[in-house]
Amino acid sequence: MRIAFASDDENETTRAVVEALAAAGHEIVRPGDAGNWPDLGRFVGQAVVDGRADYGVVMCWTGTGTAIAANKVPGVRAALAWDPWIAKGARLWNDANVLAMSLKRLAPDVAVEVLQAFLDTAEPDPDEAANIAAIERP
Ligand SMILES: O=C(CO)[C@H](O)[C@H](O)COP(=O)(O)O
Repeated sequence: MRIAFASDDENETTRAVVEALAAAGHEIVRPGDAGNWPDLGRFVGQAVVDGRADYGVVMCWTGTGTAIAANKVPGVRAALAWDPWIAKGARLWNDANVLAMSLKRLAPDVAVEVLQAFLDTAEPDPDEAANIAAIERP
């Protein structure tokens, strides 16, 4: 798959996520220039909505700022996740199309497990279709 990825800082955790994406054979879509977390979140959200990426992954110290910025792009459903169950639920019950993670609070192996749970959950629960559609209402 094509995965848009941006992080406003780099450490062992962000490197582990990028390495896991590459090792799984995903094409990684990255912003050309480094930017602040609002621009990076927006970049990833826009890449998903434009169809340049199938899913997005955003990281910042908390994960919250890039998630909020990505969610400002109409059509983005960015979810902050800190364990695999939350990430799987975000796909199943929210049809999240952007995963947000804290680069400060997740150990590298945990971040990779969260990423894999997110990407391995292909289809949302059909029972949630009405709720997911309702998110788009202004
Ligand atoms: O977690 C974040 C936003 O939610 C940022 O990573 C954190 O605030 C640091 O940003 P900056 O370097 O621009 O001060």
